[in-house]
Order: sequence, then C-alpha cells, then structure tokens
Amino acid sequence: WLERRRLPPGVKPLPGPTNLPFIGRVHDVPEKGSWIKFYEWSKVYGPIYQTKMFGVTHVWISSEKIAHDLLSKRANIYSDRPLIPNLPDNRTSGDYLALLGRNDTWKRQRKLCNHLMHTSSLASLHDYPTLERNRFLYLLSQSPEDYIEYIEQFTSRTVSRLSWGSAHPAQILRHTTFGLLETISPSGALPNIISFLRHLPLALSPWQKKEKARHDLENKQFHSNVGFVRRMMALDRAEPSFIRTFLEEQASSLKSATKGEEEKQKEADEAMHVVGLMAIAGALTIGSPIQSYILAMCHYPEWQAKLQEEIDRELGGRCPMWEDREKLPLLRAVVKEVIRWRPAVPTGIPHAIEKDDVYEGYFIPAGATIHALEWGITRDEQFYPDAETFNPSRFLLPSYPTYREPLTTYPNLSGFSQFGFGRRTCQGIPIVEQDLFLTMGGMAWAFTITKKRDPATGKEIPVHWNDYTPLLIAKPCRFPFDAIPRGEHKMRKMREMYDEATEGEEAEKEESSEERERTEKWMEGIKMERGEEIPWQTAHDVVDSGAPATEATTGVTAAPVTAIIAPGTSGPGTVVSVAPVVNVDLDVTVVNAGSSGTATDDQPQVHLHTHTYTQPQDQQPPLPKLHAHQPEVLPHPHPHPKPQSHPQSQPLQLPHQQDIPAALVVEHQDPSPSLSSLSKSTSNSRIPSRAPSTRSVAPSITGSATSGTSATSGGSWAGCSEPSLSFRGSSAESSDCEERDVHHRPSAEEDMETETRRKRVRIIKATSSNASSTTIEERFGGKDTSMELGIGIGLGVVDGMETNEMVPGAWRW
Ligand code: HEM
Repeated sequence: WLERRRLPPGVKPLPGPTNLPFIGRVHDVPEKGSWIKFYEWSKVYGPIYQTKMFGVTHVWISSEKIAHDLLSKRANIYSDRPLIPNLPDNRTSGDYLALLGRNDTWKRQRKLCNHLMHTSSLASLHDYPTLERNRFLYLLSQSPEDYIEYIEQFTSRTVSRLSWGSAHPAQILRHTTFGLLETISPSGALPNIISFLRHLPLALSPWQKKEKARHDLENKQFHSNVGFVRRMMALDRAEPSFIRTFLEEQASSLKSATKGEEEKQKEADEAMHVVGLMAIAGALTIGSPIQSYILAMCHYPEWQAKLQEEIDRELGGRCPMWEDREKLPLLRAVVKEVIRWRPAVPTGIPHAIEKDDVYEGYFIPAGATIHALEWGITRDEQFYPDAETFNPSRFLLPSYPTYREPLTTYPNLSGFSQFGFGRRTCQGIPIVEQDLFLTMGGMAWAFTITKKRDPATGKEIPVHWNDYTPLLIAKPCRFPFDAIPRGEHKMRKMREMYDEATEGEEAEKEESSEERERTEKWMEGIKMERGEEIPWQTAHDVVDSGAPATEATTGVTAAPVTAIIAPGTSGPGTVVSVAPVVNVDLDVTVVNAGSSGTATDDQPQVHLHTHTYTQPQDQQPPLPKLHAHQPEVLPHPHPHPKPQSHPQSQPLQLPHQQDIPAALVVEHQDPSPSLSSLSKSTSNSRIPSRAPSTRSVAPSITGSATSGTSATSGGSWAGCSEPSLSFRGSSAESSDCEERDVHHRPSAEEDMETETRRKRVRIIKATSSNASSTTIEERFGGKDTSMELGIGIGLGVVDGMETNEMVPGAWRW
C-alpha cells in the first residue's frame, strides 16, 4: 500500500508473486538451485519482475537487453551495491572492492584494479597459468577422483602468483575465501535472510564471531604477503606480481615523491586490499567452469571428440598454449559455452538502485536490490535456442544469433553477460580467459573424460545433470568420472611438463630456505616469537548466561554450560566456537583462586602451559596435511592411494574430575610425531626467473573527490534459502552436496594423528559451579603471557553432562 502511494501517476508496480506480510516469498525459495526458482518465476511474471523478502524489494532481470538498459545505460543510478547484513560494513570498509558501494573508495580501487590487471595481461600473466596448468594435468592423471582438490590448487596457486609472485599463500587463501563466500551468500549465513539478526551484538552473534576470526586470519595473510614481496624486492628476487607492480610504480612515481610516508603507507594498504580482493575473486570463481567442463564432457562425449580433433589437427600433438588461441576457435567456443550452460554466478552479483526509476511504465523503487539473473539470461531462447543443450556451435555457425566473425578472435569472453553489467563489470576476464583456455584445452589434449563404469556390472555410473552447490558461486557437486590419458606419449609428456613446472620449487628450497621456513611457519600458524598472534585462534567465546542454544544445524557449537571460561562470567552460559585449534599443545595447572591478576577471590586462576612452541620444529605435534596428495616419484602411471572418508567429528570422552577445585582443566597429552613431514607443501614454490613486468605510469590511486553519495540500500543481499553456517571445507564444492571433506582426506595414520591432536586439548568440568577463570597464563619459552582460553575448541558442559563438539562449524583441514 505504501509503495503504491509512492507510484507516480500512470506508473505500475512491477509484476511478481503475491507477497505474504513481512516474509514476502522467502518460503518459496529452495535451498539449492534458488536461481531455478527465480527463473521459473520469470516464465510466469516476465523478464523483469519483483519479489519481496523481509521488506526488501528484489528485482529479477532475465533478459540481457533489460539488464543493459538499466545496469549499463542508467549506470549512474544502478551501480551501487546492497548492504550485506552479515557483513554490514561491506559498502564502506574498502576491504572488498567488489562489494563496495558506489563511492570514492570504490572508484579509486576499481581504477587501480583495472590498471594492475591490464599491466599483467600485457605480459601474458607472466605465464603463471601455463605453469600451473602443467602441474595440474599431471596431478589429475594420478588421481582423477581428487579433481576438486587439484582444480582448486590450480586456481588459487595461479592467482597467488599473480597477486604476490608466489604460490605460498594459496592454501590459506582458499580457506579464507571460502569463508568469505559463506559470509556473503544468502544461503551461507542466517542474517543474510533474516536481516535484523545483524543487529545482535558481537558477543551474541555466532555469525559475527566467525566472520571476525576469518577476517583476522585473512588480514594477517595479506600483510604477510605484502611483507614477503617487499623482502623479495629488497633482495632483487621478487617475481612479477600485482603488488610488485604497485610498489615499483609507487617508488618510481614523481607524484609519490611529494607524498609523506603516512600517505604512501595508506596507498599501500589500499593496494593490499585491492590485490587481496583480486586474489579472492580468482580463487573462488574459476574452479566452477573447470569442473563444469568435466561434467559437460561426461554428458557430451561428441564435443570432446571434436575438440580433440581440432587440437590434434592444429597443433600436431602438442598441448595448447595461450599463443595458439587464434587457431582454436572451437576450444574458445567450448570455454564460452561451458560458462553459458552452467553459469558460475547464476544469480549474478546484485546491484542496488539509488533513486526511484521507471522502466517501460514500471516503477523500480530506490534501495531495491537488482539481480541480473545470469541463469535466466543464458536461457533466453531468442539468443540461445535449445538453451538446455550444451552446444558450442552456437558461437561458430552463422545460423545462430550469437555467431560473430572473425573466428580468429571470436568467440571470446569480453562483454559476455556472465561477467556483469555497466560500471560493475568483472575485472578478471583476462585471467578467466587464459585459465580456462589452458585447462580445458589441456584436459582435452591429455585425457578422454568418460563416465565411470561399475567394475562389478560394467554399467556406467550415472552422473548428475545439474546438481550444484547453493552459494553465490555455484559449483557442480562431486561426481564420478574417468580421465583416461590419451596414450603413453602424452603421459610421458605430462610428467615432463610437471617436472618443468615444479623445478623452480626445488630451486627455491635450496636458495631461499630461510624465507621458505618463515612462510611455512606463518602458514602453519606457528607462533615464532612472543607477541605474534596465532592466526586462527580467535575462536572460542563464551556468551554470558541464558542465551538460548544455537541450533546444531548452524554448525556452531552452542550449549548451555555451568562452568564458564571467560573473563568475569559465572553461572550458566553458552559456549560458542568457530575455529579449530590445530597446533596448540596445552597443559593447564590450576592454581589458587584469586591468586593474581584480575581474578577475584572466588575466581580461580588457571595457568596454561604450551609445549608446542618451545620444541624444535621437528618435534612439534603435527598439523593437518594441507595437501591431499603430492606425487614424489615418477611411476607411470603410478597407483594412487584411494581416498579415505574423512572421519566426522566424534565426541571426545571427557574424564569427569570431580575433585578438581577449579573451573576447568586442559589436559595435556604427548605430542604427536613430526611436523616436518606434514608441512611439505606444494605451495612452496618460486618459478624460475622470468621477465619483469612492464613498468608503466604511476598508479593513480588518489582518485577524485567527486560524488559518490549513495542512497542507503537497506536491502538484504538477496533473499533465499536455508542457512548453512559452517565453513565446511576449503571449497564451495564441499559445501552442500556432501559431508565428505575432499580437501583433506586423511589416511588411517593421519586420522590417528588428527584424533591425538584433537584430544590434546581437553576441558574438563570441575565441580565449582560459580567458578570462572579470568586469565589464562600461557607460557612461551619460560615467559608467561596472558591469553584468553578458548582457542578454537567448542566445548561445553551441560548440567554435569559433558558435551564437547569438535568445532563442526570451523574450517576442516
Ligand atoms: C569464471 C570466473 C568469473 C566470473 C564468472 C566472474 C563474474 C563476475 C560478476 C558476475 C561480477 C559482478 C558484475 C556486476 O556486478 O555487474 C564480477 C565482479 C568482479 N570480478 Fe569477476 N568473475 C570471475 C573471475 C574474476 C577474477 C579471476 C577476478 C580477478 C581479478 C575478478 C574480479 C572481479 C572484480 C574486481 C569485480 C568487481 C567489480 C566491481 O564491483 O566494480 N573476477 N565478476
């Protein structure tokens, strides 16, 4: 009614389903495949319609023309971003360029991003995608069932090199990035659907706590990465990277010379975030079409045969290189068709409108969230006849509306609707184009991908058609397939390519062991010196009494407890945990209540001794393996270990020590075997030197101070689906299709190690019900430092019954 009152004369509201009070149509939207529901509605209500969800107007556009008319042609009012309730400073903070509102920070950052991308693509992305593709193909040949792991390694290592000149940060990047995807996805966090939950104070919001832990780790990583590049530059050994380009240009710019140190540092901090966002975008998205390619080849073997024919004919048996792109139009058409057939961002990344607008007589209110529904746009029969069929011909034959000449250039991904519209279009197309050309071309050259056959019956094992993960960036759920190498020769060649690609890694180990050690230790979260943080230990929190338990389905442990381990609290409360302890070996001695520090007379003081940090590295307890599989020798082809299912978190049996007069005890167990065997990471690599990146104009990140005042977009990010809060694994793939942890599939031996490691930290309820510890002393190298307990293990004691939950909501390694 209110909205109708706002309607100018002669203007109609957009069509759409009838909304229920307050919730609108939220109940209609399924958890998985929400985009299919939005597309179905477009069949009923037209190519532009609206829905309401919790008071926010969402406009859904399923026509490329309408998306252009609004988002491109009227970009001055359609280029804002909506507020993300679970990341409420997304529009202003400057941490994530892609999520910023239309303000000066966004303009400045976009300009810098564009410049860095352009500079790097002029240098053909320094061959990083080729190098990583070569590594990827051989790994895939060794265990195709680990394809998701290897694809994610490929995307994150490539973009890490591009961003910081090293693949070191790739693993952590994967984890923090997946966490961010959950934070911002409508189906990833409850406040994105029930937006008033964002007003909960930090202490009461498991979502904010989790995001804070993730953000802290990410921030530390970004600072470390820039520090690494600076150190390498000082030694004249920095590989080309976005950050190196920025720092070099900043150092040589005349404009910069007039600036003070503080201003330069501010610019460098901003560049750190811009590059961080580019890395995030690259690590998240590109894996989706690579996986969809494999899915497509399972369903359309005839296109695989045609592709192989083109590659063999044009390249005479050689693996495609980026320089071959003019000769391989079918390969480019396959790349484009995969993205059309299974869009990586099927709901699009929403824009927000800043002023009331009228389109074709329909009213679009200021503040509405505008979705270019990529799934719908790619199913517009006018442009994509028989849209459900995978058909690269649509870009190669003049009879199709999407055909374009010359075929030496087209098809390509520039201007493709799948990369957005107007002033917010994707900045990463050069990376996407090269990554996909090389991986899809490489796979077609190397393997014949087929559906797997059941060894017992000989029958094909069915492969799903369209079962995708539900987050903002959708990936096909895991499916079985075979990747059969196309002959001995190709197998040998793959091994050679792998050796060449990883040669630099060995060289680096020799020449830069100190740097490597530093980075490895940082990656492992090991505290090197007093005063440094352990990145992922921010997690365990205690929420003061009375708060209702959060449902287990949220993936966050929350249980009423009678013994509380937090400053100044006592009595029943709720324990919330969001991240794992992975490398802490704790030993607690309970000392007298109120003995020192801030403890009051009736509050026992607990001393925590860590053993981990005082031991030589090779005696430290193990961390989980960061890599599922790394071939060491050249068996050809060698049998690969069968992955084992990851044990689900099992409740630990806590000894009940009634006679301990304190709030809690953390029980120490012997350290487990050597860390070093687990820390050999494929991330440690530095490729052999290559030409430095082109120097060009000084980066202009000072920007202008014009405009940018945007209407508040009070809307939620999007409205749909069930919450699923946990960081379930490193990859979106693992998020909702299955419980299996594909990223780390430990052997039985590792399982035991993991279990030992987990058991090392135990918290035992004591009888004293009003006890609460205020300070935990942590001992490093004989010196005591203060630290809050609760480092990432979710554990609560419910009325004398011990419960403990091994952080189901935290990252699994
Ligand atoms: C298959 C891979 C990718 C797909 C499908 C994709 C798609 C998209 C889409 C749909 C948008 C939103 C456009 C809009 O709001 O209208 C976007 C934005 C963006 N993408 Fe990508 N992207 C991909 C890879 C990358 C990569 C590798 C980078 C690395 C630099 C990147 C950087 C960005 C940036 C910086 C933005 C934000 C632009 C802005 O808000 O001003 N993307 N992308």
